[in-house]
Amino acid sequence: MKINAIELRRIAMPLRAPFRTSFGVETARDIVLVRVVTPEGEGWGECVAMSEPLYSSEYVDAALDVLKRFLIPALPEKVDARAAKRAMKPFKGHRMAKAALETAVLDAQLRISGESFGSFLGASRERVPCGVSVGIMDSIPELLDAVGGFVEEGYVRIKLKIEPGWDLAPVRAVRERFGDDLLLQVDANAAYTLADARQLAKLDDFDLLLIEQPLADDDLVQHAALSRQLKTPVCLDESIESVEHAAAAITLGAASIINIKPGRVGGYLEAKAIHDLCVAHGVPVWCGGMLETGLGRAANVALAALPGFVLPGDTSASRRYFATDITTPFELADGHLDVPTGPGLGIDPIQDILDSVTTSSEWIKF
Ligand SMILES: O=C(O)CCC(=O)N[C@@H](C(=O)O)c1ccccc1
Repeated sequence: MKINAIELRRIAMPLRAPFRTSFGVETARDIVLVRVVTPEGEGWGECVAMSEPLYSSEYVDAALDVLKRFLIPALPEKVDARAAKRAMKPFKGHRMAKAALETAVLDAQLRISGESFGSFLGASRERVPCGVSVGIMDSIPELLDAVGGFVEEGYVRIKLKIEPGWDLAPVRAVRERFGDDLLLQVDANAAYTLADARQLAKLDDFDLLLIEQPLADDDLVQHAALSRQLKTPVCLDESIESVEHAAAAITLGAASIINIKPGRVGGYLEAKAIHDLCVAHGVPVWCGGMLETGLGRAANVALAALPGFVLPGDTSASRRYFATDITTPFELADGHLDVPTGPGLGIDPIQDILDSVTTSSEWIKF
């Protein structure tokens, strides 16, 4: 496939409500979209980096810079997703930027060949069960209202963000209000240390599906030590940036479940490789989220339909975060989202909505 031009479009998407995690509060998403234009069609990729390097070392301005100066110029004349991944490999890090470019190339090539993302990746289901991520709140009553609303909407799993001082009480309150059958897990975003092991072990009383990334974002060894002190399965997110990291985590016993986020690991090809490794080792995986628009959401829902994704992911409906999505909104039906079946992502940005949220656009001609 030959590329004619690439657009780097930056958009500002206000969130319906502030989203608080252990590392900060999001009120809007500042997103870079990559559009690859070829003679036979075009493709889209969404960069999941945040405005500031708080979730990981990546951030939007750096993603734009590395795409313009290094990643896009490295693409070969004739390109497909695998060739793009190979061409970007010499550059260290910047996995979210790489993922956005690789995905835009993949989307273009699949729209041209007529194959859906799900089919290309090996999806085995037509719809996926959806979990929802609930931020840290100012009070327990406010949390219970929010969880009640999501249970009402039909979400099949609740994930609570936790941090020191907001962990046992919110989990206990949700269990007491919604019972033991509710699928419930927690996400610490690296807010604890091994010294907190006894406090974290108190969560074992609440029959949680998992505790996600309790310790440092680049750690495997301490998570292995912590895993031996908890009954609740440890799941890793930030620590897993590649299939090699996933293999090391499994070997060390650092995680018994892995959250796969295509942006965090450099794209959907790497995400599929991690899925295949985990299936081979009997390690359950689920699809994480980064508050994506319908474009990134479409790709995530397709990924979440692969056989090894046996736990509900953070693949919520568009309305979880956005009053107006830049695509036809993903809407929950009986706690599930349908996997798009059209070529490529199977969904397109709605041009006037996209234009209304665009804060900058830059074209690179080939
Ligand atoms: O539903 C979603 O897309 C968000 C899921 C979620 O909680 N994402 C978390 C995370 O740490 O996994 C996050 C939030 C904000 C920024 C980065 C990551």
